[in-house]
Amino acid sequence: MAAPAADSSSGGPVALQPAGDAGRPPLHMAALVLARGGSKGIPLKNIKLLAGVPLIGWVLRAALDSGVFQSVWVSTDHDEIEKVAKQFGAKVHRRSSEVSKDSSTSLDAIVEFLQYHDEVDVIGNIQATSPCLHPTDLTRVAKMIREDGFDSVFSVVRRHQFRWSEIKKGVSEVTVPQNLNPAKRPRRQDWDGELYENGSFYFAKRPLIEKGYLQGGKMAYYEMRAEHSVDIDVDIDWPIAEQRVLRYGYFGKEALKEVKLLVCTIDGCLTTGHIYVSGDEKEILSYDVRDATGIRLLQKRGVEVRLISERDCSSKTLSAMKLGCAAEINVADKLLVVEKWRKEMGLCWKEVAYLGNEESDVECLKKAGMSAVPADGCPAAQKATGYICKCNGGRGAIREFAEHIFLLMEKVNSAGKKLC
Ligand SMILES: CC(=O)N[C@H]1[C@H]([C@H](O)[C@H](O)CO)O[C@](OP(=O)(O)OC[C@H]2O[C@@H](n3ccc(N)nc3=O)[C@H](O)[C@@H]2O)(C(=O)O)C[C@@H]1O
Repeated sequence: MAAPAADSSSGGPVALQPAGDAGRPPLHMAALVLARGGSKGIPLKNIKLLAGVPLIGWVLRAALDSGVFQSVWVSTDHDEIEKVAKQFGAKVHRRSSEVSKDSSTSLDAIVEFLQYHDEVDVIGNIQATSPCLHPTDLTRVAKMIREDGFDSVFSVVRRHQFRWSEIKKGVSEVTVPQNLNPAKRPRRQDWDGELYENGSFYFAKRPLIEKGYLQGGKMAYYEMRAEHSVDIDVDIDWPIAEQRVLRYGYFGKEALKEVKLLVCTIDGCLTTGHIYVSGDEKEILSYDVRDATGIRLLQKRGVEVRLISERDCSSKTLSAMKLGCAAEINVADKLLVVEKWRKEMGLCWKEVAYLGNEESDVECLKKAGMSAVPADGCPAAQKATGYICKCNGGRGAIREFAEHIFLLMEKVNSAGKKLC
C-alpha cells in the first residue's frame, strides 16, 4: 500500500536527525482533528450528520480504534463541536480565536496545540473532510513513523487524469499537454497514473512542525485506496461522500451481522407521535405509506418487524394498519421485552436492529447491532445511536432505516461474514 517517496535531503525543505534511538521512551503520537466552528460553505460542517454520524465522528472512530495513538484530540473553538468530540471519546483542545479564522492555516492550529502539549512527539493531523478513513491506514502510517523512521507521511491517491496548461490572455493563447502525448494517448491500463495529495491525513514529528512544515525531513507518502479517498471540499461533495461512506466507510470494531429482527417504537417512530382524540375517546393515529413499504421490504428479505410501545394502543388500530407486525404495548421496560423476543428467536443482539426516539429506548439502542433514531428523536436517544435519520418519526424514518440496513447487509454479505 504505502510506498516511500524520495528522501527530501535530496531537494526537500528540511533535513532532520534520524529517529528513534533504542532505550528512548516510545514516541507519543497524538491524533489531532481540527474542527473549527466557522466554515466557508456548509454551516458547522464538522459536526453535520453524514450518513447519520457527525462528520468528525467518522475519523475519530477510526483513530480511536486503530490503537496507535497515545491520545486522540479535537482542536475546536466551538461548544457543540466540543460536546460531540467528547461523546466520541476524544479529548478536546479549546483553541484560540487567532487560529480559528477563515485565514488560519492547519499548521497555525497544530503549532498552537503543540505549545500546550509538551508530551506530544508526533502529530497525526487527520482531516474530518475525508471521512472514509480506516484504522488499518493509520496503523500502517504509524509503523512508517515509529519503525521505518520517517519524519513525515501524508496520504495520496492515484489518479489517471490528463492535465493541460491554462490559457491566459496575453500570456499563453493556446493550451499544451502537461502529462501526455496526444499522438500516443495511453489507455488507463497502460499508464500508472499520478499521485495526488488527497487531504486525508498529515503525520509529522514535532521538530519539523516547529520549523513550519507538515511535510519534510525524511518524507513518504501513503497511497490510499481510491474508494477510500473522499474529500469534502465544496457543498456538492456532501451527497457523494455520503454514498461513499455508506459503502466503504468504517463502521466500528464490532463485525456487523445480518439483521433478523427490527424492533420499532410506535409513538414517534411508526407514527409522528400526534394522536387525534374524539369525543367518544377513540384515538386516531396516522402513519406514512413509505414506512409501510419499508416494513414490507424488510419482511420480504426475511427480517421480522415487531412494534413496541410504553403506552396503551388499541390492537384494532394496529391491525387496521395491516403491517403484519407483532406488537407489545403498555411496556414498562422495553429492554426486558426485546430480550425476551431475542431469546425466543435464538438471536444475538448483533442480529437485532432497533428504531427508537425516547429515553425509554436508550438501552435497546445501545445494545442493538444496528440502531437508528428519527431526526426529531430526543437528544438522549440520538446520543445512544449510530445512525440519526434525516426523516422524522412517522415521516419516512422506517423506510430510511430499512435502506440503511440493506446497505450494511450488503457489506456483511460481500465480506462473507458468517452468522453467530
Ligand atoms: C493540512 C492542510 O494544509 N490542510 C488544508 C487542506 C488541504 O490542503 C487539502 O485538504 C488537500 O487536499 O485544505 C483546506 O481544507 P479545509 O478548509 O476543508 O480544512 C480541512 C479540515 O480542517 C479544518 N480546519 C482547517 C484549518 C483550520 N485553521 N482549522 C480547521 O479546523 C476544517 O474545518 C476542515 O474540517 C482548504 O481547502 O482550504 C485548508 C486546510 O488547512
